[in-house]
Amino acid sequence: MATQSTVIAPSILSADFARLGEEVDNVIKAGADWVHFDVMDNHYVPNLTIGPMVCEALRKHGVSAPIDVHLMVEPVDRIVPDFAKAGATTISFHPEASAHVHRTIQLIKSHGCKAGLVLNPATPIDVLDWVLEDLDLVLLMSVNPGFGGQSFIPSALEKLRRVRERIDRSGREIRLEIDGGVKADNIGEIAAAGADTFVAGSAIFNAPDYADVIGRMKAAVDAARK
Ligand SMILES: O=C(CO)[C@@H](O)[C@H](O)COP(=O)(O)O
Repeated sequence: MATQSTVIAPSILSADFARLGEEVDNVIKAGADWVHFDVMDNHYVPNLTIGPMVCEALRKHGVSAPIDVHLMVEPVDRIVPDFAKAGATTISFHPEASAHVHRTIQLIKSHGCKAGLVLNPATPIDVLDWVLEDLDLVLLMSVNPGFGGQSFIPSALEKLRRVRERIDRSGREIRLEIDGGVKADNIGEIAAAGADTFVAGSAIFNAPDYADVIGRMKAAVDAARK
């Protein structure tokens, strides 16, 4: 089972973009560990969001928490240096969007960032063959990428168990992140299936009290990981 610390990473896709700096300050103050930064290009996914300039603006605003960039863009490589320069901590990408997955992982690391690979709900886990040990993070999507507020796809639990087993077998410190439909009332079973890093957008930003919902999420994860 995971030995990595628990990370709650609010997805700013569900934040009020007109007050983004303040929203990020508020979730960090409320106990969030990372900022999850969803980048969509209206090509790889049918939505359009934010780019490196916004990441840089958050750093200039004073955000010092790790920024977890999830690239839903194709192609991947040409935007990697811009995000590294803008202050990204981790950069994750989809294997379907890169012609050379191993090369993209090395590119991310050569720019001083941690590298993650993202698996869509229908992407088989054997895409991790030959690259798992190069990764800092595996992100399993529990919704199809593109939008916040969707329901958790239950088959992600079995996928988490299988990837957890592979990570544990590798003996490496690789984070196992889950993204999509994560709520205070299902995060316990998601943690029990092996996730240590939890992205939640609507469950946090639509709640009236960020500290309350993040606190309940952490308590449920702690109970499940005991
Ligand atoms: O990457 C994505 C969607 O593509 C996610 O990060 C969502 O933004 C998560 O939102 P919720 O399902 O938690 O509302």
